[in-house]
Amino acid sequence: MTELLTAAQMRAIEQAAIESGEVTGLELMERAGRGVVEAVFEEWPDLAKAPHRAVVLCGPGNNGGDGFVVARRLRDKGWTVEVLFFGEADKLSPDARKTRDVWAEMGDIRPLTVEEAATGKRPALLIDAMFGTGLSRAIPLELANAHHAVRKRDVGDSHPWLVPFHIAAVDCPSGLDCDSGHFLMPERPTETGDDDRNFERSWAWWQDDASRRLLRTDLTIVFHRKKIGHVLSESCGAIRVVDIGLGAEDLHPAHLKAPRMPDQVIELDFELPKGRSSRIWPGRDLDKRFGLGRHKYDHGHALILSGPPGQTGAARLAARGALRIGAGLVTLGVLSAAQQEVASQITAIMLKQVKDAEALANVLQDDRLNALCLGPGLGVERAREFVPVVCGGVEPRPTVLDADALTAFEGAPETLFHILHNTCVLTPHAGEFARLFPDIAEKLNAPATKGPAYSKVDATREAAARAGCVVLFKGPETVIAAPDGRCSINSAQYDRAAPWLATAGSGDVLAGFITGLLARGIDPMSAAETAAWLHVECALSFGPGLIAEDLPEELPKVFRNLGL
Ligand SMILES: NC(=O)C1=CN([C@@H]2O[C@H](COP(=O)(O)OP(=O)(O)OC[C@H]3O[C@@H](n4cnc5c(N)ncnc54)[C@H](O)[C@@H]3O)[C@@H](O)[C@H]2O)[C@@H](O)CC1
Ligand SMILES: [K+]
Repeated sequence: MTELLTAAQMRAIEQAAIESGEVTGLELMERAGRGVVEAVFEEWPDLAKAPHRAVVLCGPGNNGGDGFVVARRLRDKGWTVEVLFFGEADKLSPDARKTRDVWAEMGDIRPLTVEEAATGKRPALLIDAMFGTGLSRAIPLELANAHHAVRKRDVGDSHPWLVPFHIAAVDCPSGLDCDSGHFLMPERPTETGDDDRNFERSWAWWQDDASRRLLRTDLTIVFHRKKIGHVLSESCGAIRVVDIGLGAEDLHPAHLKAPRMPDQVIELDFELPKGRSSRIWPGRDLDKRFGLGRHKYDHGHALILSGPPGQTGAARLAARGALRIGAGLVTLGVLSAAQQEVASQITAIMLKQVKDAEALANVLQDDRLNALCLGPGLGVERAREFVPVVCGGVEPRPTVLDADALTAFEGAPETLFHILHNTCVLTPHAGEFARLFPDIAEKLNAPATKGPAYSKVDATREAAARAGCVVLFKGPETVIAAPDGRCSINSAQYDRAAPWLATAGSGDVLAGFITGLLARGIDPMSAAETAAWLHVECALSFGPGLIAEDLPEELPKVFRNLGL
């Protein structure tokens, strides 16, 4: 597990380190620049073998200051280095001014314009050191165009694809808001005073203009810790985190030891930072639970409700997931008309007829049923009828609400929030999220023009606070939040990319995984985190060709590899 930072937290940590006298800002900048060069050589060993040409684009802040260090270090290794600079030397911070001045004694500094960027042979390496964590609005179009112009430079008679060319971004691709992962967009033109045709034209211009600011990168070299935006974005290429010696973590309150502070955001990667013992990894709970209890009822009994005939597959997938992840017993609640269909396809899973709300209330008399799942293939009518039954009562059980159980409350989400209790887990994908939290989705989807922009972390936290329970907001990066502000991100991007996980029924299995862990007595936040992480692990372990049925079947292998 690693803690992700906001840009402000990163600045506070840096500031605290400098004020403690441990390190100077200039030393940090030197380490950052050196780290970039080392990371580039590790990523592309061929570049380390002989000197090549590099173009370094330096911006007006400390990100640009890092760029000057990179330029110097590459030159020291015999590289041909062109430095293009946007800004005024007199306005640089003292540290960036220093690195700029040292470079100025060994090489030229040309203005960062499209014309200059287009001039010369295409380099083997483009370093984007224009903006880092200090970006506050969309990058100037001229700079984005200059970045494109370097890529388009002449490669002589060869086909451009055959000539090595890599882009490395210093701290983040310029234009990315490190808190949200959004690329900051220019302000939209206003309609005032324009006739419709003019507006259409300026709107088209805006979109084109905005889209040109998305800068491609192959590698992003991040300092100290990933920022939330790195994980929420899909645009960093590969990510390498460089240690710049800010290891003393308790310099900042955000780094205080577990229990987690509500404002922390955790990445579920389970790589323990060097030199520290296991702090929090949700699997710890799982480990403990596997060692306990001898009777199947000690491992919990999950009830998963299914829907009409012909639509029972989703609930069966969830049931299989719940059983494989370790629930002692799993029962499917079926309509009598669907009983035959379900019975012919299951073995270890039990069946119970649940015709209507009254029948459900009767089934729930059995207090050994300790975790419930409603939604996959349930049908919205049945969901509307059942959700109040499962959520009501004196001691409502931990309950996962997914798919139809969420859609059923479109247009009246307040009704749902009113009956939810704090051991519920909602698992919406983007569409379901927008149905339950339309205003939050609108804020999230609006083009971001200023940093720090509203992020999926903000949206999920706000949703969890409003619903009063854990919300797991699905996507390539799944964000999980509790009403008290605890938050984590489970990424299926970068080195954990598993695009084949986007397959029919995969969400149903996830709902089943969470339900199974709830049945084992794991708290809702940990159950959601562990399930989400294992879900991606199963997909990675299986590989391409995966279908939803394979996910539960892959669990035993994943568990073995975890040493469980
Ligand atoms: N925080 C740390 O611990 C360290 C930070 N370092 C570097 O410093 C960077 C942060 O430096 P800064 O805070 O100076 O921020 P940046 O270098 O990201 O840029 C901020 C500057 O750009 C201007 N600016 C912001 N958005 C603009 C826009 N759209 N158009 C034109 N100008 C714009 C700001 O007014 C400010 O002058 C990090 O990303 C990293 O590269 C490293 O030197 C090492 C240590
Ligand atoms: K950058």
